[in-house]
Amino acid sequence: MTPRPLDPANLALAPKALLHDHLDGGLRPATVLELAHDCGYTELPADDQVALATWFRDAADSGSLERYLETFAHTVAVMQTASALERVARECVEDLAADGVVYAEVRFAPEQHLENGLTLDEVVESVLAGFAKGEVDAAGRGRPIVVRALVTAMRHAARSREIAELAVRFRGRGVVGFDIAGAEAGNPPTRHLDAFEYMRASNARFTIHAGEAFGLPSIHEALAYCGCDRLGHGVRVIDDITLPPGVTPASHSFDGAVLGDIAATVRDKRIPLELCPSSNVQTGAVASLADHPFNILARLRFRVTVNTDNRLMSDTCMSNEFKVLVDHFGYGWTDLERFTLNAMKSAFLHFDDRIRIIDEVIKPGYAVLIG
Ligand SMILES: O=c1[nH]cnc2c1ncn2[C@H]1C[C@H](O)[C@@H](CO)O1
Ligand SMILES: [Zn+2]
Repeated sequence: MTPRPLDPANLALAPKALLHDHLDGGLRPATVLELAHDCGYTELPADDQVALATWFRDAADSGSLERYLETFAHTVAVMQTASALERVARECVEDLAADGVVYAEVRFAPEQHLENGLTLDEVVESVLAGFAKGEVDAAGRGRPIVVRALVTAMRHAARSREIAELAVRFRGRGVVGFDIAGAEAGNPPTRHLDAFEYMRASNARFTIHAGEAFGLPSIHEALAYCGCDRLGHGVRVIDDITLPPGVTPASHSFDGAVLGDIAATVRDKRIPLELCPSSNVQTGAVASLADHPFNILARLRFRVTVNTDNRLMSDTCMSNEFKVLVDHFGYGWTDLERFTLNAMKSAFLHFDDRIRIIDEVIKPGYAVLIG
């Protein structure tokens, strides 16, 4: 048997698990335009789909997380009603399923969707209703997918404890965890310690955006003080690794690399890294895709996962993130399967549900591709 070619059609067929995707960063350009029209939002920077898609990608391609985040003003503005939220959530599931994603955790910040009078609970209910419809539609199209929500608090704001309580209130109804996002510099994870303590005391799971726009101190706080289950990005953990002489980011071996205490803890505890290659370049977390430490971390056996972050802003999808990694680092199907298993093992879904997807969907799917 020979392996199937690693071409776009087969990459789209490969079962994929996605842990880090923002609902307000994944709208279809056409939907942004229609929702803006419906709600009378007149600030969009372009008025046709192609120009709008280009604007988002170019504006996000800023080299700065703060400027990258400014682009969300336009998507959040058109996501202020129950019907808009439900539609965006449903389309998100459809788009992920069409791309071969079989499990996804999609995050959003309910506190950003209250401008027209929705309550926090109504925001979550609307999104969950959209996810449920999307799952039914996708199954009907022969692309079954399981989608769960992560509820995010904005790290510059002061509602994280309330949002953590919201996440726990909706546990078992489609929300599987909690996160903080937004500008990292100046807003360290320990500002939100009470929220994380509440999550831990509730036996609930959380990830923290850390080590993206700020380095090791942020990762250290997220792990040592907050006790996060996963790291959102965590890409700057590379700053705590001394590489042997003569290697490049695309080398096949990093034997002799020396890990500092933070990097060693991340690896020893199997803390999943939610790496988002394209987004990391846009925000300036890494200089270029060729310089991305994904391959170093993968070959040093960190628990790396592949993610989209914001499909609209990065003009990407899971298949494309896989392709980028294949092109730069020469991965084959068994590598892509390993990254997918890493993600599925790290999901906030219950253990038996994770095992079912691994055994019934992911392993058989890659067996066909590996040949
Ligand atoms: O990569 C990111 N880092 C920090 N914050 C982010 C990133 N991508 C999106 N966000 C913010 C902007 C969104 O409005 C918010 C909730 O999804 O999360
Ligand atoms: Zn993110």
